[in-house]
Amino acid sequence: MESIHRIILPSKVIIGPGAIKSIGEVINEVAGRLKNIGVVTGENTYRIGGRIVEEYLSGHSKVETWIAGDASISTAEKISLKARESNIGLVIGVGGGRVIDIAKYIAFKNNIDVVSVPLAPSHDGIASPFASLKGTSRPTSIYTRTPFAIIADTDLISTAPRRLILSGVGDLLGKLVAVKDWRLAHKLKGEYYGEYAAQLALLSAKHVLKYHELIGSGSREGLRILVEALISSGVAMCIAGSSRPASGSEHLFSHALDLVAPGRALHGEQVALGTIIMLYIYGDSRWRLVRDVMQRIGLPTTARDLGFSPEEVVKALTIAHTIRPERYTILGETGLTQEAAYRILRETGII
Ligand SMILES: NC(=O)C1=CN([C@@H]2O[C@H](COP(=O)(O)OP(=O)(O)OC[C@H]3O[C@@H](n4cnc5c(N)ncnc54)[C@H](OP(=O)(O)O)[C@@H]3O)[C@@H](O)[C@H]2O)C=CC1
Ligand SMILES: O=C(CO)COP(=O)(O)O
Ligand SMILES: [Zn+2]
Repeated sequence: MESIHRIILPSKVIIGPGAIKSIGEVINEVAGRLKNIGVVTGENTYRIGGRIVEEYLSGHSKVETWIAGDASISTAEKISLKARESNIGLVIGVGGGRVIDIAKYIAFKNNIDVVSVPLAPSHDGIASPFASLKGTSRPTSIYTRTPFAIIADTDLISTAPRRLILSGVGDLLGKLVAVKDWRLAHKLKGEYYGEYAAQLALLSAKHVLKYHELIGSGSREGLRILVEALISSGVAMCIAGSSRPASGSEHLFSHALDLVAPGRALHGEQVALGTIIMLYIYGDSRWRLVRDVMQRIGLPTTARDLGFSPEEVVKALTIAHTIRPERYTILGETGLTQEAAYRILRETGII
């Protein structure tokens, strides 16, 4: 069903080597009146970028830094409360997807702006207005705040381990399935479907398929292509007003793996595995192409390579449809039987 929503896009995207130096300029634009700034970062990413941001801001405002250890709603709530107590007027997320999601949530809860400073090209939450947070039982995707600005310093991002770069490719490959699921839900359930947002998300997947060698080579040109595609996929979510163009059954499978065996593999790695599975279920022959590309660049294509047992992936596949029942996908309302899951995983070479 069509509904009214506001499309709020990032106002400014500063991308390239040394982009971090623009942080002062961006902060002034958000509001020269600002007093207190909150920086959300991670244990590793503090050393890589959080500290640099602190230094750039030190003469500017009062800065408070928080380390987000996980992507749970309770962590996000705790930091939100601290931000309120400290009268924070702007929050900056400096790190991977988890940290940026927490920053977006804090901005939403405190009705303030958020600036996204990605340090890894591992996810398409860089520009999206959503925060994927872990609840008590199931993960939720919460509409929070579109980052006012994105500062993507390719010098900093290029220091990310290769695994995080490949993970970004994996997250984008998932759009091949997400868009199919979205169309299916439109046809079968009358759900709103936006062709433009769908095409934009698809473009990011096609783009990484086309440029996988360049990205896989670890070149700066490849990195730039990947970061731009990740930002663009986030814009598709802004336009759609939901994560639909970017998240379908392949993401449900990844979320299910997070429940069955938390912390074992990266988000984009799991999504890529889910993409092979769901394309196969659709009878879409591109499952082989996706698997080949993954193998060529070094993205794991088996459960074992990602550290999962066959039982764990089977379990995840059979519960995936229960993760977000309101989001109709190829898995349907009843999901897969254990026998079907085993068969599919064997036929795709995943187990
Ligand atoms: N809201 C949205 O639209 C979207 C949200 N997501 C969410 O994003 C998360 C996945 O993001 P992802 O980045 O893969 O995972 P994380 O943010 O968990 O980062 C993974 C690890 O990489 C480390 N790291 C990040 N950057 C660097 C770097 N430059 N050098 C060294 N280490 C680094 C992190 O360190 P540290 O400990 O410092 O954090 C962390 O240990 C998931 O929670 C997923 O649900 C994904 C896609 C879209
Ligand atoms: O990871 C995402 C898009 O890549 C966001 O997805 P969810 O809405 O499933 O949390
Ligand atoms: Zn994702």
